[in-house]
Amino acid sequence: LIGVTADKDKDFSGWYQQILVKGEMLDYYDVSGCYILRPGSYSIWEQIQSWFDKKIKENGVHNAYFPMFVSSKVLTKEKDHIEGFAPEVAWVTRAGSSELEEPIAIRPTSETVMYPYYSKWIRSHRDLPFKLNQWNSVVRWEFKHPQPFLRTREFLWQEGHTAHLTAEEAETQVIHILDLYEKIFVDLLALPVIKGKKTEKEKFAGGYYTTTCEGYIPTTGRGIQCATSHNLGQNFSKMFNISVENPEGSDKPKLFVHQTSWGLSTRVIGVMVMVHSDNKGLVVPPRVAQFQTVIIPVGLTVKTSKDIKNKVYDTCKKLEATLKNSGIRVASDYKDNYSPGWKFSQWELKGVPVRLEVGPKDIANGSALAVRRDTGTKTAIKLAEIAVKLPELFEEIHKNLYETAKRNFDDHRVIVHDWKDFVHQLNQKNIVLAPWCGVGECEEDIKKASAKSDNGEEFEIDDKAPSMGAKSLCIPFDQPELKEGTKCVKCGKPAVNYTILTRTQ
Ligand SMILES: O=C1CCCN[C@@H]1CCCn1cnc2ccccc2c1=O
Repeated sequence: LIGVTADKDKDFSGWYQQILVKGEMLDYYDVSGCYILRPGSYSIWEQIQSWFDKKIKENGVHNAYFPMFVSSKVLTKEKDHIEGFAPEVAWVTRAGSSELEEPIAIRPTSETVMYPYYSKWIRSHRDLPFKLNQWNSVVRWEFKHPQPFLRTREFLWQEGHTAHLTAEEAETQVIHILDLYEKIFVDLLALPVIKGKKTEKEKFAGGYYTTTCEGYIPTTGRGIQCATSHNLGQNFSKMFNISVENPEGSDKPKLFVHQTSWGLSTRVIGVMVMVHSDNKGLVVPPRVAQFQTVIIPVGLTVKTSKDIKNKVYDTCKKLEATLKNSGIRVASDYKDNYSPGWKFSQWELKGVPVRLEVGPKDIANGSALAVRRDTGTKTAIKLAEIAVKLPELFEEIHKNLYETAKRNFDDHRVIVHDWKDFVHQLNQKNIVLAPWCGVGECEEDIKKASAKSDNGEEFEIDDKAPSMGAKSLCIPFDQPELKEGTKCVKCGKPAVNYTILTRTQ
């Protein structure tokens, strides 16, 4: 494994691929758009899973597992729900050498799989609220350029689906989950996100409204959707007849339940890598890193006496045991066929938050030299205190990663009122907060009119190239004050709110 040869700012996609493969998070697979998640990334998914699973169980959600296959009849039950997505659906048409009577779809999401059973199982209002979640994978046969973690034909995610007696309860559920998502980003992945509501055009067409956590990729200046929590209203319950008798009396009309559905996928690992990693390789936030620290013996040469060498290895092994016993995820690298310098670069490539160097001098001082992956700063830590000092260092690193990303995000979010500034700001890697009329066609015009460089050259908007037209990312919950008479940035009609407009990753 050699170092990273691509530069993050000059060759972003080459850099991204290299650090994922050389950092041993992922490998390429012979089916296009599919990737292998190696322990370095799968362990991060496990950290996210265990944190989120505990939280949703506290919220009364139960995990279940439904089949990955959906019959054509069931999948296409509701025309308008599926029409926009149909091109992405993968179908099984043959088994062995015999054609199937009916093609069977592989789930792209599980509403149509689950809701016929919600209708069957939910009979009385006493069965409510009804909350299930699946940890599974889904398949969407996208034709846009695949990107590891961000756009893959199969991905791991969780999909939660709840049913409630009242609209208020559904509303509360949507926001509760969105707040948990925000905590995954801020507290686990050290990623700042903006919470908001999707526009009518960008929302999940089958739902009532969609709320979202949106992130920012500084290198490209693009926004990226990181997680969604939908209020489905009663659209699906009317479609699938998920109803209960009226608690006020059987003479009253039956009530269709109010539903929510919410999902977060392994895409978040890609966002974390893109935001925090650098030209030396991966930088993994300590709370999710597969290994939070790695112990590397140093200062041993051919001239080092046997007993000094043994003393160094013994100290390392004791240190390893001490750290493991205090719940720290620790690796060690005692290979005798690589120099310390070589090991340093390999473990920096893998993004381990803190390297601990232990050599004859350190032992003499009863300390180890801690080297931070995020800033490179070195601190000697007394071995006697290391089980306490190291977690404090992890917290400092998490805070630094988060604050750096937050500053970057905040510094690249600008408010624009005049269209003439709009495209220029997009081309400055900024995402734009602009007053907007709320009219769908206007959103279309913005997309077309913003696919330009500063000197007016048109970017062709085709499905292959990343979309150069700006679209609305979300209407942020945290709105600037909308002054009386403010006009839409594009069409000049009265603005109804500020929306975030950006090109998307
Ligand atoms: O986001 C979520 C969160 C988790 C549960 N599902 C919702 C909505 C999924 C929307 N969607 C997204 N891609 C699709 C692709 C093919 C068929 C159907 C769909 C589809 O319904």
